[in-house]
Amino acid sequence: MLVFPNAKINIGLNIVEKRPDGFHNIESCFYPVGWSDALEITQAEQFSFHADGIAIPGNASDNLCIKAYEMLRSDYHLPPVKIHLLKTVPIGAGLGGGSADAAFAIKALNQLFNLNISVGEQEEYARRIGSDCAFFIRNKPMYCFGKGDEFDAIDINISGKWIALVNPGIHISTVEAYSGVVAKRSTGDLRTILSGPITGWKDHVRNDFEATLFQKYPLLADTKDKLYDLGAEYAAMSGSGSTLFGIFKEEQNVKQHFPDFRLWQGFLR
Ligand SMILES: C[C@](O)(CO)[C@H](O)COP(=O)(O)OP(=O)(O)OC[C@H]1O[C@@H](n2ccc(N)nc2=O)[C@H](O)[C@@H]1O
Ligand SMILES: Nc1ncnc2c1ncn2[C@@H]1O[C@H](COP(=O)(O)OP(=O)(O)OP(=O)(O)O)[C@@H](O)[C@H]1O
Repeated sequence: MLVFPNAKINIGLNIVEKRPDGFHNIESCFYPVGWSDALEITQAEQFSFHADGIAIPGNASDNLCIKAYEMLRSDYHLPPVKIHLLKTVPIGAGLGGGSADAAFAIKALNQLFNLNISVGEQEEYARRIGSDCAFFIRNKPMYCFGKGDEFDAIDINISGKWIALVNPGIHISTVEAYSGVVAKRSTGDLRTILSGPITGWKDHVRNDFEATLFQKYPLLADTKDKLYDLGAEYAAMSGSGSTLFGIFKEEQNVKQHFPDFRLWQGFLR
């Protein structure tokens, strides 16, 4: 079975409170975008994992796809599988790439072996892997709260817009990013703001990671400014960075300004 784990962006990210378990409660709109890895899982004589494309730091045996397989295998009789991952979504980039791979592995294994795991249960498994992971089970624009793994519907419509993603090539670990922020209660309701016109977002929809990370990596602030200069109706950093995104009314010629970018219209299911 071949699946294409896609990235997400965070449109707004309020870090509202530090939790007793060391994590943070956040409020964010998670939005799927079309930059994707490719993940193939097939039944095999013996288990194997192979990754191509962008190098993934750490041991191959710690890959989140393997974690997803082992987790399901502890509850279900799964045969050995061959897993092949083609990695193209940047790592440490605020795009949730590793989480998407794990969530899509859960969905693929469920389908491949007719495990009949409900969507809610798949989300439960995904939560055990990471805070971002559960979102990719439904993979639809959502208002996310708690650790980022609890969901509510959101009324957001940017389906006719163009989303440009710019990855400046800086690797930012999620732990590093959270360690630099001081949580604070949000002043307005993100859902209400995002349901309004995009022209009202610039001054009210913030990403709380930006202040510290923009100071540490000025290139990130410059890139965001450039997206606005190019005519973005809204621009921000996604998640814990380092990817910036701009939402444009019309397709822009961002290519000549940024060496590495992706551009989509709307979101891909
Ligand atoms: C920044 C975001 O990408 C926004 O969507 C996510 O909050 C990060 O989610 P993630 O990469 O799945 O993170 P996890 O693997 O669950 O956690 C990695 C580390 O990030 C910190 N962490 C993560 C999520 C959260 N709500 N609060 C945190 O403080 C914790 O130090 C944790 O040990
Ligand atoms: N399939 C995978 N893809 C990417 N990283 C993986 C994968 N499996 C395990 N990892 C580990 O996760 C680490 C990346 O985690 P991190 O949360 O910083 O980045 P990410 O998964 O790309 O998500 P984000 O976009 O939220 O930063 C890597 O350094 C790597 O060791």
